[in-house]
Amino acid sequence: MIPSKSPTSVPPFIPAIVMTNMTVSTSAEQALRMAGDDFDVHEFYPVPFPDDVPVAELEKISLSKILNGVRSECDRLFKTCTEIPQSEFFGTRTEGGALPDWLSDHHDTFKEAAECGNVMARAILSALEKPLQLPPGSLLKLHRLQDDSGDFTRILRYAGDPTNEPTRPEGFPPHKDAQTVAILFAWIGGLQIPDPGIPVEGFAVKEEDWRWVKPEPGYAVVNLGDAMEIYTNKLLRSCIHRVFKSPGLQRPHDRYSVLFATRPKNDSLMKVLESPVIPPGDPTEESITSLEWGHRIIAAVQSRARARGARDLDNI
Ligand SMILES: O=C(O)CCC(=O)C(=O)O
Ligand SMILES: [Fe+2]
Repeated sequence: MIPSKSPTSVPPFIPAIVMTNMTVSTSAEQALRMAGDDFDVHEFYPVPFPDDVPVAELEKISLSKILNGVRSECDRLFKTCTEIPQSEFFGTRTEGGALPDWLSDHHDTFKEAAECGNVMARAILSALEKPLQLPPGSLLKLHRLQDDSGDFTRILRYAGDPTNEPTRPEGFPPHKDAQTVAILFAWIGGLQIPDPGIPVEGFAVKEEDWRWVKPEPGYAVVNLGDAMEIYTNKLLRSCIHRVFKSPGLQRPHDRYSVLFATRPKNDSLMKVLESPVIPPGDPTEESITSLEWGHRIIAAVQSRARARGARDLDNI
């Protein structure tokens, strides 16, 4: 949610704001470089990621190969989504939907960034249609840029901690993404996922089971969200992650991340898709629209936040 006033001085180099000229052939790496047009990319890497913390080994998938329809890469994407348990690595104007005054000069840039996010998300969804044995376009038609949906671009700033003392909260609590796909750019550490080998029940993960995700130049992290779990009746899983203060020497530095979130169009039904490889859904179960689904999730997040003692529910 965008606050109505700038909460802090906004640095001139927030990456999503300078993502111009992106084309369909753009890879995540080029996107990052483009984001660097107006500043030295190395500003994002003030201190190296420490080499003495437990990191998760993530599968690296080439977005440009997926955009070019390279079959082996699409198959690898599917394999990765299915084989790593409990982990995810991967309109119409509305009232109050406009950018706040302090950001309105950047309207076109935000719009372009949202288009880029949609191109990247659709490339991933399109690559998954075939191995899921869905009729071509099944996922794509639910995620068109022109349709009303809960898609958003989120820019997060996590304040650095110069004291090096454990603080509360340490970051963003464990959660799963209420989206179809979330594409995350970050430049210093903070994101954590449970050890891929550990079975996870609900949101309970033991402290020693969290693994860091090391940001790497040219890569975005792609999270499959809860909508994919619904569509595929859990054949593809969304998984829990959290954000902690940055590790090691990175801790004093502010951390920025940019998230492109893609959700199904508002009036589509959240139900298991029919395919020979997807376990059939329960026909007696009531399907709700994507819009209603989004509302229920926000209500649940707010009640969890209240239970944690949060009072400003616009900024959780
Ligand atoms: O900032 C990050 O690295 C992750 C943020 C996140 O998980 C989210 O916004 O859902
Ligand atoms: Fe998330």
